[in-house]
Amino acid sequence: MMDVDSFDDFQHTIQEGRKKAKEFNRAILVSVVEKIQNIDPLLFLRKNIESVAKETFYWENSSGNFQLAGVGSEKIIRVNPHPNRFEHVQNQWSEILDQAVIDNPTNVKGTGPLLFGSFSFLPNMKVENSLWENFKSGLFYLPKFLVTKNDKGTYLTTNVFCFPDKPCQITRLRKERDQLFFHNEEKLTPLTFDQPIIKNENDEKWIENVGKAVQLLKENYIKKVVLARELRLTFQKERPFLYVLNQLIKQQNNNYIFSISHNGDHFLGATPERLVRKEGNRIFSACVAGSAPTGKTFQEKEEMKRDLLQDKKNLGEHAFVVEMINSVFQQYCDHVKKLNQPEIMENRDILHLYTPVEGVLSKENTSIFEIVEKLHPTPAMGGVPLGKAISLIQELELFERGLYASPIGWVDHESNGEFVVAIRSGLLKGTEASIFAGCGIVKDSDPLKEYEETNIKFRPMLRALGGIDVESPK
Ligand SMILES: C=C(O[C@H]1C=CC=C(C(=O)O)[C@@H]1O)C(=O)O
Repeated sequence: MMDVDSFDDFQHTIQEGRKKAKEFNRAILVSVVEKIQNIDPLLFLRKNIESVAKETFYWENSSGNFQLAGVGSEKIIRVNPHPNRFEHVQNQWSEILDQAVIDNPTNVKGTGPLLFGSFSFLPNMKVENSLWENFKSGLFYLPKFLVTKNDKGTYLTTNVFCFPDKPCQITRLRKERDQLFFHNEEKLTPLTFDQPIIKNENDEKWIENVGKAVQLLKENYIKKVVLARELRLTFQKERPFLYVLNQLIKQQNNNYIFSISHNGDHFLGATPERLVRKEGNRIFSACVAGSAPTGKTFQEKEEMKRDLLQDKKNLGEHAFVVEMINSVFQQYCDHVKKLNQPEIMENRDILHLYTPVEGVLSKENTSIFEIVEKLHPTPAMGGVPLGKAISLIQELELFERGLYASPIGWVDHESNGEFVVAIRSGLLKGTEASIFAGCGIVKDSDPLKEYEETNIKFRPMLRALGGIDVESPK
């Protein structure tokens, strides 16, 4: 419960917001941050998803030492379906922050006003009667309540708008805030489920289409294209999304875990691929492309790693990504640091070629959205040249990408933030789930092998949904 002193501070900050709202005759954001007892952000979501709001998000970085959990939306920014969508979100964010009253004694990144959300893969999506009718071209939340957890502690941010002509319901807000933490010691109960029915009737057509792409690659029409598949799962009983999210957290170490929920649909995943992290004037990206299965024994694994590091086809696929990300960094940074040779990134089901890139921004106030715009989609998601690759994706893929392979992430009020690429992901919609996986096609690609590679890339979501290696309830 909030003590009397901190409540007085809270009240005082909100009154300041109200005064400003009257003075400027517009809505003013008030954001209050407090350090709280350590709690599990996932339990925080679970407790409040019913009582506060179904609008939630979750984020965990790949080291597992930074989490965000948001409930409720004080503001939703809908991404517009136009090419200027990145700038549009940035402008709305700047407008929200303009004159905001921020009481943040912690100075911890990822606390205070923060926007979390996703752009769709392409701006111009078909949304009517589509899988993505709820998310449309993407959306961003300014949460009402945000829990931020790092190595040093746990923090709660409360965001509220004050209006010139309406009193702010401080007492109600206080009550809501105090109720957030009741029963937070509860554990997520393990559940038993039916095996999903998996629909994959498009597989042969997909393999045929990869063959068509290989033909075009051989004719030098294009250098690389990334083609993806959807797998549709049906359950007898709806899979609770927090259970699936918890499975991903437990099963996918070294990956970013993300989820965003809207109107009862949940988009979530465990991705190895950072698009960009911004901390002050430094930016970091990761080129992740080129894959091989992991071996079963230690020796097998070592052999697979050695082979992948020398495999010409995979090195070629990877090089396109490095070239593109490096050129964006050269454009925005004074100093760029990157390895000359890729390393191996090892995940539970798959190995990747991996080249980290970092740089110091020439202009510190560069918006993270501008960098996201320049980087998305990298040749790990689109292809080379991009225009032709996008046309081929639209022609040869058998589903609408929506938020799959799109930039998803957060930005705080000091312009720190991080976006990843939403792969190894799925959309939960009632008793159905759609999961997605793609792979880079180059002229030496074998369609059947690429098909096998997508099957491996489905495994993280499939396992979390109980489609393979179902964990016995503990
Ligand atoms: C498009 C996906 O993976 C990309 C990321 C890493 C490696 C890739 C590859 O080796 O083909 C893909 O470019 C996916 O997992 O859905």
